[in-house]
Amino acid sequence: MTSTTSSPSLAELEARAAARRDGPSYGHDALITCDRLVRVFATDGVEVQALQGLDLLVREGELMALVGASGSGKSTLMNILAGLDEPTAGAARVAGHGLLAMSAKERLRYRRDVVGFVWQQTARNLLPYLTAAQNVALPMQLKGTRGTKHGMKRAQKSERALKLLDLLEVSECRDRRPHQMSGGQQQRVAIAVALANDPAVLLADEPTGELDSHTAEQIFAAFRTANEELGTTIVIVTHDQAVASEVRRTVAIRDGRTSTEVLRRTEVDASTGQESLISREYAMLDRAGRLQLPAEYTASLGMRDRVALELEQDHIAVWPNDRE
Ligand SMILES: Nc1ncnc2c1ncn2[C@@H]1O[C@H](COP(=O)(O)OP(=O)(O)OP(=O)(O)O)[C@@H](O)[C@H]1O
Repeated sequence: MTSTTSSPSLAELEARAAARRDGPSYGHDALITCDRLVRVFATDGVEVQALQGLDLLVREGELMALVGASGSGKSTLMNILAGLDEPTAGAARVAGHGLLAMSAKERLRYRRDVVGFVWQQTARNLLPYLTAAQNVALPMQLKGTRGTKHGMKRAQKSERALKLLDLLEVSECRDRRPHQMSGGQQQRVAIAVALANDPAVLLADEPTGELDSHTAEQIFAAFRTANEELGTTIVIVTHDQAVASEVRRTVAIRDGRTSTEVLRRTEVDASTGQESLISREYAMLDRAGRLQLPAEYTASLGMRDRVALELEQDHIAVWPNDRE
Protein backbone atom coordinates (compact mmCIF):
# COMPACT_ATOMS: atom_id res chain seq x y z
CA MET A 1 0.00 0.00 0.00
CA THR A 2 1.37 3.40 -0.95
CA SER A 3 1.54 5.82 1.92
CA THR A 4 0.80 9.41 0.96
CA THR A 5 1.10 11.07 4.36
CA SER A 6 4.08 11.53 6.62
CA SER A 7 3.76 10.61 10.31
CA PRO A 8 1.74 13.19 12.24
CA SER A 9 3.35 14.90 15.20
CA LEU A 10 2.09 14.35 18.75
CA ALA A 11 0.50 17.82 18.73
CA GLU A 12 -1.35 17.00 15.52
CA LEU A 13 -2.62 13.72 16.98
CA GLU A 14 -3.82 15.52 20.10
CA ALA A 15 -5.61 18.14 17.98
CA ARG A 16 -7.30 15.39 15.93
CA ALA A 17 -8.42 13.52 19.04
CA ALA A 18 -9.87 16.74 20.49
CA ALA A 19 -11.71 17.49 17.23
CA ARG A 20 -13.20 13.98 17.29
CA ARG A 21 -14.24 14.33 20.93
CA ASP A 22 -15.83 17.77 20.48
CA GLY A 23 -17.39 17.11 17.05
CA PRO A 24 -20.96 15.96 16.56
CA SER A 25 -21.61 12.33 17.47
CA TYR A 26 -22.30 9.70 14.82
CA GLY A 27 -25.82 10.10 13.46
CA HIS A 28 -26.59 13.15 15.58
CA ASP A 29 -28.87 14.53 12.85
CA ALA A 30 -30.49 11.23 11.81
CA LEU A 31 -33.92 9.99 12.89
CA ILE A 32 -32.72 6.38 13.07
CA THR A 33 -29.15 5.61 14.08
CA CYS A 34 -27.73 2.10 14.29
CA ASP A 35 -24.19 2.24 15.52
CA ARG A 36 -22.18 -0.99 15.34
CA LEU A 37 -25.22 -3.08 16.21
CA VAL A 38 -24.52 -6.65 17.24
CA ARG A 39 -27.13 -9.31 17.97
CA VAL A 40 -26.00 -12.78 18.94
CA PHE A 41 -28.48 -15.62 19.39
CA ALA A 42 -27.37 -18.62 21.40
CA THR A 43 -29.37 -21.80 20.95
CA ASP A 44 -28.23 -25.18 22.29
CA GLY A 45 -24.74 -23.84 22.81
CA VAL A 46 -24.44 -22.66 19.19
CA GLU A 47 -23.98 -18.95 18.62
CA VAL A 48 -25.46 -17.21 15.59
CA GLN A 49 -24.30 -13.66 14.91
CA ALA A 50 -27.39 -12.25 13.22
CA LEU A 51 -26.04 -8.68 13.26
CA GLN A 52 -22.28 -8.17 13.13
CA GLY A 53 -21.65 -4.46 13.73
CA LEU A 54 -24.32 -2.96 11.52
CA ASP A 55 -24.22 0.81 10.86
CA LEU A 56 -27.25 2.56 9.40
CA LEU A 57 -28.51 6.14 9.33
CA VAL A 58 -32.00 7.11 8.19
CA ARG A 59 -32.93 10.77 7.89
CA GLU A 60 -36.29 12.20 8.87
CA GLY A 61 -38.79 12.04 6.01
CA GLU A 62 -37.03 9.24 4.10
CA LEU A 63 -38.78 6.33 2.42
CA MET A 64 -36.22 3.58 2.12
CA ALA A 65 -35.95 -0.17 1.69
CA LEU A 66 -33.69 -2.75 3.30
CA VAL A 67 -33.01 -5.75 1.10
CA GLY A 68 -30.96 -8.90 1.59
CA ALA A 69 -30.93 -12.66 1.24
CA SER A 70 -32.76 -14.89 3.67
CA GLY A 71 -30.87 -15.01 6.95
CA SER A 72 -28.93 -11.77 6.35
CA GLY A 73 -30.38 -10.19 9.50
CA LYS A 74 -33.21 -8.00 8.19
CA SER A 75 -35.90 -9.23 10.58
CA THR A 76 -33.49 -9.14 13.50
CA LEU A 77 -32.81 -5.46 12.78
CA MET A 78 -36.53 -4.74 12.36
CA ASN A 79 -37.40 -6.40 15.67
CA ILE A 80 -34.81 -4.24 17.41
CA LEU A 81 -36.12 -1.04 15.77
CA ALA A 82 -39.68 -2.10 16.66
CA GLY A 83 -38.69 -2.39 20.33
CA LEU A 84 -39.44 -6.13 20.38
CA ASP A 85 -35.84 -7.25 20.84
CA GLU A 86 -32.61 -5.77 22.26
CA PRO A 87 -29.17 -5.70 20.67
CA THR A 88 -26.33 -7.62 22.33
CA ALA A 89 -23.99 -4.67 21.77
CA GLY A 90 -23.84 -1.38 19.93
CA ALA A 91 -26.35 1.44 20.00
CA ALA A 92 -29.69 2.10 18.33
CA ARG A 93 -31.68 5.33 18.57
CA VAL A 94 -35.02 6.15 16.99
CA ALA A 95 -36.46 9.67 17.24
CA GLY A 96 -34.37 10.39 20.32
CA HIS A 97 -35.20 7.11 22.10
CA GLY A 98 -32.25 4.86 22.97
CA LEU A 99 -33.35 1.26 22.37
CA LEU A 100 -30.99 -0.34 24.87
CA ALA A 101 -32.13 -0.95 28.39
CA MET A 102 -35.60 0.54 28.09
CA SER A 103 -37.87 -0.13 31.05
CA ALA A 104 -41.09 -2.07 30.38
CA LYS A 105 -43.06 1.16 30.61
CA GLU A 106 -40.76 3.03 28.22
CA ARG A 107 -40.90 0.11 25.79
CA LEU A 108 -44.70 0.13 25.83
CA ARG A 109 -44.80 3.89 25.20
CA TYR A 110 -42.20 3.59 22.46
CA ARG A 111 -44.16 0.87 20.68
CA ARG A 112 -47.45 2.72 21.04
CA ASP A 113 -46.37 6.29 20.25
CA VAL A 114 -43.10 6.33 18.31
CA VAL A 115 -43.23 3.45 15.82
CA GLY A 116 -45.94 1.90 13.70
CA PHE A 117 -45.58 -1.56 12.10
CA VAL A 118 -46.94 -3.42 9.14
CA TRP A 119 -46.13 -7.16 9.11
CA GLN A 120 -46.10 -9.62 6.25
CA GLN A 121 -48.90 -11.78 7.64
CA THR A 122 -52.03 -9.77 7.00
CA ALA A 123 -53.71 -11.56 9.91
CA ARG A 124 -51.09 -10.13 12.30
CA ASN A 125 -51.99 -6.54 11.39
CA LEU A 126 -55.74 -6.44 11.87
CA LEU A 127 -58.19 -7.76 14.44
CA PRO A 128 -60.60 -10.08 12.60
CA TYR A 129 -63.76 -9.12 14.50
CA LEU A 130 -63.37 -5.34 13.98
CA THR A 131 -64.20 -3.35 10.85
CA ALA A 132 -61.50 -1.41 9.01
CA ALA A 133 -62.59 1.86 10.64
CA GLN A 134 -62.63 0.25 14.11
CA ASN A 135 -59.19 -1.30 13.52
CA VAL A 136 -57.74 2.13 12.65
CA ALA A 137 -59.45 3.84 15.62
CA LEU A 138 -58.22 1.20 18.10
CA PRO A 139 -54.60 2.42 18.53
CA MET A 140 -55.94 5.94 19.19
CA GLN A 141 -58.29 4.56 21.85
CA LEU A 142 -55.50 2.51 23.47
CA LYS A 143 -53.38 5.62 23.65
CA GLY A 144 -55.92 7.17 26.01
CA THR A 145 -57.00 10.75 26.32
CA ARG A 146 -54.32 12.35 28.48
CA GLY A 147 -52.36 15.33 27.17
CA THR A 148 -53.54 17.94 24.73
CA LYS A 149 -52.20 16.51 21.47
CA HIS A 150 -53.52 13.07 22.33
CA GLY A 151 -56.74 14.20 23.91
CA MET A 152 -58.90 13.44 20.91
CA LYS A 153 -62.58 12.90 21.41
CA ARG A 154 -64.21 9.72 20.16
CA ALA A 155 -65.71 11.53 17.16
CA GLN A 156 -62.31 13.00 16.24
CA LYS A 157 -60.76 9.53 16.39
CA SER A 158 -63.41 8.13 14.04
CA GLU A 159 -62.91 11.11 11.75
CA ARG A 160 -59.14 10.59 11.67
CA ALA A 161 -59.66 6.87 10.97
CA LEU A 162 -61.86 7.67 7.98
CA LYS A 163 -59.37 10.28 6.71
CA LEU A 164 -56.57 7.75 6.82
CA LEU A 165 -58.67 5.12 5.02
CA ASP A 166 -59.45 7.76 2.41
CA LEU A 167 -55.79 8.72 2.02
CA LEU A 168 -54.92 5.07 1.40
CA GLU A 169 -57.84 4.67 -1.00
CA VAL A 170 -59.73 2.05 0.98
CA SER A 171 -62.70 4.13 2.20
CA GLU A 172 -65.04 1.55 0.69
CA CYS A 173 -63.74 -0.96 3.26
CA ARG A 174 -64.62 1.17 6.32
CA ASP A 175 -67.43 -1.11 7.50
CA ARG A 176 -65.91 -4.40 6.33
CA ARG A 177 -64.09 -6.93 8.46
CA PRO A 178 -60.71 -8.23 7.25
CA HIS A 179 -62.15 -11.45 5.71
CA GLN A 180 -64.37 -9.27 3.50
CA MET A 181 -61.33 -7.50 1.98
CA SER A 182 -58.67 -8.54 -0.54
CA GLY A 183 -55.07 -9.04 0.65
CA GLY A 184 -54.07 -5.69 -0.88
CA GLN A 185 -56.94 -3.88 0.82
CA GLN A 186 -56.04 -5.51 4.14
CA GLN A 187 -52.44 -4.27 3.85
CA ARG A 188 -53.59 -0.73 2.99
CA VAL A 189 -55.86 -0.75 6.03
CA ALA A 190 -52.89 -2.09 8.01
CA ILE A 191 -50.85 0.94 6.90
CA ALA A 192 -53.70 3.19 8.13
CA VAL A 193 -53.66 1.36 11.49
CA ALA A 194 -49.89 1.82 11.75
CA LEU A 195 -50.26 5.56 11.02
CA ALA A 196 -53.15 6.09 13.44
CA ASN A 197 -51.06 7.56 16.25
CA ASP A 198 -48.90 9.61 13.88
CA PRO A 199 -45.68 7.68 14.54
CA ALA A 200 -42.25 9.15 13.82
CA VAL A 201 -41.33 5.96 11.97
CA LEU A 202 -43.31 3.34 10.10
CA LEU A 203 -41.62 -0.07 9.91
CA ALA A 204 -42.83 -2.66 7.43
CA ASP A 205 -41.44 -6.23 7.38
CA GLU A 206 -42.08 -7.91 4.00
CA PRO A 207 -45.43 -6.12 3.65
CA THR A 208 -45.93 -7.45 0.12
CA GLY A 209 -44.67 -10.98 0.76
CA GLU A 210 -48.10 -12.54 0.40
CA LEU A 211 -49.24 -10.40 -2.55
CA ASP A 212 -48.92 -10.66 -6.34
CA SER A 213 -46.65 -8.15 -8.08
CA HIS A 214 -49.44 -5.85 -9.29
CA THR A 215 -50.96 -5.59 -5.79
CA ALA A 216 -47.45 -5.16 -4.35
CA GLU A 217 -46.96 -2.11 -6.59
CA GLN A 218 -50.17 -0.62 -5.19
CA ILE A 219 -48.92 -1.16 -1.65
CA PHE A 220 -45.66 0.63 -2.46
CA ALA A 221 -47.72 3.48 -3.92
CA ALA A 222 -49.64 3.60 -0.61
CA PHE A 223 -46.35 3.86 1.33
CA ARG A 224 -45.26 6.67 -0.99
CA THR A 225 -48.54 8.51 -0.37
CA ALA A 226 -48.12 8.20 3.40
CA ASN A 227 -44.53 9.42 3.10
CA GLU A 228 -45.37 12.38 0.87
CA GLU A 229 -48.67 13.46 2.43
CA LEU A 230 -47.89 12.88 6.11
CA GLY A 231 -44.10 13.16 6.05
CA THR A 232 -43.73 9.85 7.90
CA THR A 233 -40.29 8.24 7.75
CA ILE A 234 -40.74 4.73 6.36
CA VAL A 235 -38.43 1.70 6.40
CA ILE A 236 -39.53 -1.32 4.38
CA VAL A 237 -37.79 -4.69 4.64
CA THR A 238 -38.04 -6.98 1.66
CA HIS A 239 -36.13 -9.71 -0.12
CA ASP A 240 -37.66 -8.53 -3.39
CA GLN A 241 -34.92 -6.77 -5.41
CA ALA A 242 -37.62 -5.12 -7.59
CA VAL A 243 -38.31 -2.76 -4.69
CA ALA A 244 -35.28 -0.74 -5.78
CA SER A 245 -37.44 0.81 -8.50
CA GLU A 246 -40.11 1.81 -5.96
CA VAL A 247 -38.08 3.85 -3.47
CA ARG A 248 -35.27 6.42 -3.64
CA ARG A 249 -32.85 4.57 -1.39
CA THR A 250 -32.23 0.85 -1.04
CA VAL A 251 -29.72 -0.46 1.48
CA ALA A 252 -28.52 -4.05 1.12
CA ILE A 253 -27.68 -6.11 4.20
CA ARG A 254 -25.22 -8.96 3.89
CA ASP A 255 -24.06 -11.17 6.75
CA GLY A 256 -25.47 -8.87 9.39
CA ARG A 257 -23.92 -5.67 8.01
CA THR A 258 -24.95 -3.01 5.53
CA SER A 259 -23.01 -3.73 2.32
CA THR A 260 -24.19 -1.58 -0.58
CA GLU A 261 -26.68 1.16 -1.21
CA VAL A 262 -28.60 2.20 -4.33
CA LEU A 263 -29.78 5.80 -4.68
CA ARG A 264 -32.25 6.89 -7.33
CA ARG A 265 -32.87 10.47 -8.37
CA THR A 266 -34.77 12.24 -11.09
CA GLU A 267 -32.78 14.26 -13.58
CA VAL A 268 -34.29 16.78 -15.94
CA ASP A 269 -32.67 17.20 -19.36
CA ALA A 270 -31.94 20.93 -19.70
CA SER A 271 -32.68 21.05 -23.43
CA THR A 272 -35.72 18.75 -23.74
CA GLY A 273 -37.13 19.12 -20.22
CA GLN A 274 -37.54 15.34 -20.15
CA GLU A 275 -37.27 13.60 -16.78
CA SER A 276 -35.29 10.43 -16.37
CA LEU A 277 -34.46 8.28 -13.38
CA ILE A 278 -30.81 7.77 -12.59
CA SER A 279 -29.84 5.05 -10.15
CA ARG A 280 -26.39 4.43 -8.82
CA GLU A 281 -24.95 1.79 -6.55
CA TYR A 282 -22.59 2.77 -3.74
CA ALA A 283 -20.43 0.69 -1.43
CA MET A 284 -20.63 1.43 2.29
CA LEU A 285 -17.65 2.97 3.99
CA ASP A 286 -17.82 2.21 7.69
CA ARG A 287 -16.73 4.50 10.48
CA ALA A 288 -13.31 2.90 10.69
CA GLY A 289 -12.84 3.57 6.96
CA ARG A 290 -13.40 -0.09 5.98
CA LEU A 291 -14.84 -0.76 2.58
CA GLN A 292 -16.05 -4.07 1.14
CA LEU A 293 -15.23 -4.43 -2.54
CA PRO A 294 -17.82 -6.36 -4.58
CA ALA A 295 -16.67 -9.98 -5.05
CA GLU A 296 -17.26 -9.80 -8.82
CA TYR A 297 -14.88 -6.82 -9.11
CA THR A 298 -12.08 -8.37 -7.09
CA ALA A 299 -12.51 -11.75 -8.79
CA SER A 300 -12.34 -10.30 -12.29
CA LEU A 301 -8.98 -8.63 -11.52
CA GLY A 302 -7.71 -11.55 -9.45
CA MET A 303 -7.38 -9.37 -6.33
CA ARG A 304 -6.58 -11.31 -3.17
CA ASP A 305 -5.16 -10.68 0.29
CA ARG A 306 -3.50 -7.38 -0.55
CA VAL A 307 -4.20 -4.47 -2.89
CA ALA A 308 -2.32 -1.26 -3.65
CA LEU A 309 -4.04 2.06 -3.11
CA GLU A 310 -3.26 5.35 -4.73
CA LEU A 311 -4.77 8.66 -3.74
CA GLU A 312 -5.65 10.69 -6.83
CA GLN A 313 -7.02 14.22 -6.87
CA ASP A 314 -10.69 13.18 -6.72
CA HIS A 315 -10.68 9.42 -6.24
CA ILE A 316 -8.77 6.50 -4.81
CA ALA A 317 -7.43 3.88 -7.18
CA VAL A 318 -7.24 0.23 -6.11
CA TRP A 319 -4.72 -1.98 -7.90
CA PRO A 320 -3.95 -5.70 -7.79
CA ASN A 321 -0.98 -6.69 -5.70
CA ASP A 322 1.28 -7.43 -8.68
CA ARG A 323 1.84 -3.79 -9.62
CA GLU A 324 5.24 -2.30 -9.06
N1 LIG B 1 -34.55 -16.17 17.79
C1 LIG B 1 -33.53 -16.65 17.13
N2 LIG B 1 -32.77 -17.64 17.65
C2 LIG B 1 -31.68 -18.13 16.99
N3 LIG B 1 -31.27 -17.70 15.80
C3 LIG B 1 -31.98 -16.72 15.19
C4 LIG B 1 -33.14 -16.14 15.83
N4 LIG B 1 -33.63 -15.18 15.00
C5 LIG B 1 -32.83 -15.15 13.92
N5 LIG B 1 -31.84 -16.07 14.04
C6 LIG B 1 -30.75 -16.30 13.06
O1 LIG B 1 -30.16 -15.06 12.76
C7 LIG B 1 -29.84 -14.95 11.36
C8 LIG B 1 -30.57 -13.75 10.77
O2 LIG B 1 -31.98 -14.01 10.77
P1 LIG B 1 -33.08 -12.95 10.27
O3 LIG B 1 -34.41 -13.57 10.51
O4 LIG B 1 -32.80 -11.64 10.88
O5 LIG B 1 -32.79 -12.88 8.71
P2 LIG B 1 -33.66 -12.27 7.54
O6 LIG B 1 -32.72 -11.51 6.70
O7 LIG B 1 -34.82 -11.54 8.10
O8 LIG B 1 -34.18 -13.56 6.79
P3 LIG B 1 -35.58 -13.84 6.07
O9 LIG B 1 -35.59 -13.01 4.81
O10 LIG B 1 -35.54 -15.30 5.79
O11 LIG B 1 -36.65 -13.46 7.04
C9 LIG B 1 -30.25 -16.29 10.75
O12 LIG B 1 -29.11 -17.09 10.71
C10 LIG B 1 -31.26 -16.83 11.72
O13 LIG B 1 -31.26 -18.25 11.71
